[in-house]
Amino acid sequence: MKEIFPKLYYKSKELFFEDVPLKDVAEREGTPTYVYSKGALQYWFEEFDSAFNEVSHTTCFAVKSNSNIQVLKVLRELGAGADTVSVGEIFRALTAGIDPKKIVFAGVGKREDELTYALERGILMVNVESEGELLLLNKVGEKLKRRAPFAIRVNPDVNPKTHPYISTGLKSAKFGVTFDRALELYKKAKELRWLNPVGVHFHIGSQITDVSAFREAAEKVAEFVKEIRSFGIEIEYFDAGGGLGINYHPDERVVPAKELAEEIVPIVKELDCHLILEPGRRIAGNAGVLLTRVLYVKKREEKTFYIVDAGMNDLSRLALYNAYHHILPLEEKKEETVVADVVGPICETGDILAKERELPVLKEGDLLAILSAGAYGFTMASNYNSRPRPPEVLIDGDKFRVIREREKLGDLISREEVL
Ligand SMILES: Cc1ncc(COP(=O)(O)O)c(C=O)c1O
Ligand SMILES: N[C@@H](CCCC[NH3+])C(=O)O
Repeated sequence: MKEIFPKLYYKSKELFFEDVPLKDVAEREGTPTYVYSKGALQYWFEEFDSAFNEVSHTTCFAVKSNSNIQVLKVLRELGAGADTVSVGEIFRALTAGIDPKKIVFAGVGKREDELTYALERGILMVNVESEGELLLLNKVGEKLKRRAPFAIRVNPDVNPKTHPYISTGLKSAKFGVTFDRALELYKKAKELRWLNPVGVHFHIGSQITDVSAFREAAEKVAEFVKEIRSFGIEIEYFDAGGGLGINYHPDERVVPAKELAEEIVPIVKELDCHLILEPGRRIAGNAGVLLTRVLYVKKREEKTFYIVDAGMNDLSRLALYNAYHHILPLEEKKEETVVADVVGPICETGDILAKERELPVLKEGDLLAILSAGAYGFTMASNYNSRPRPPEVLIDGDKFRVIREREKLGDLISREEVL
């Protein structure tokens, strides 16, 4: 047995997720298909959550990374809450049975109807990102005759050293407000009857593998909490956001969640706050793969193209961030390799799943797994080129089931005026 990631391994030359050969899934459900492993979700959730056991905390899974209801249910059963950024995500989290008191709601552009929905459902807190939003939240509270629990999202201005498109905690980013502004907002909120300050929030970015940035941010925010407490503003929840990175290559080091905990836990202990964490990618990323089939092998002079049936509409991270996703054949191949581009069927030159990658020699019909696709995979899939989105499958031990059906052609036009 050759382990690639927890629960993902080769046995007798076949790639397994838990006890299921992935070939069986591809043959029964077709390709492209997203496949998640319950065991891997549990593994990653527990690795993360248990690292913070020293303090009272809630791990609010970032629904944007994987919003499938059955995935959310698996995590709920382990005690997860939800970090949400839209009414749609709150709806999904509630549908999965997640306790509203474990739901936080972030986002720079919340509409009034979204704040109303959140407040009516009794979520834990709204993570407010601007003065305008704070005033609107007060208005919504007044309408509903409910004090709105909120945190201000502060922007601690630290560099998480990740991809610029997913750095959120720098002053230049649209997210949150500066400490000075946040102080003014908490003071202002004291005068507004329908607001209830319960927490402080920050989130510095995603796919972070240098945990020192978390400490830098947490220390700054802790100082800020002390400052606002001196004005009589009581803060119970210290929401440190998500962002812990994963290894996209099997040989890359996995940063243990414990290392993150070592940076944050002492700070939270001193403040005597309840810690909220919002990991997404860390829990779902390596708990999912995207299965695809080689449609054609095209050779042009020196270049080999493997044309597969998954494209940038199914997995957009590669085109968006030039991201690396490891690709493995479902049936282990001989040693012989070739340098090839793996490309999808979309009419865009950027529809590349792997660029100049050393891969085994493949033939038409071969099945592949694109790894680390459990987070920001299906949730960012689209119908571009009028392609129905792939199904989602959940493996549990030696069984698997479809937890979201493959879209049908009719789904593509079901909301349009036809004829
Ligand atoms: C506010 C907030 N919380 C949590 C997350 C989850 O991030 P990640 O999947 O990197 O843990 C994000 C996305 O970056 C976010 O914007
Ligand atoms: N979608 C991004 C992460 C964005 C994080 C959301 N705040 C990715 O795939 O890496």
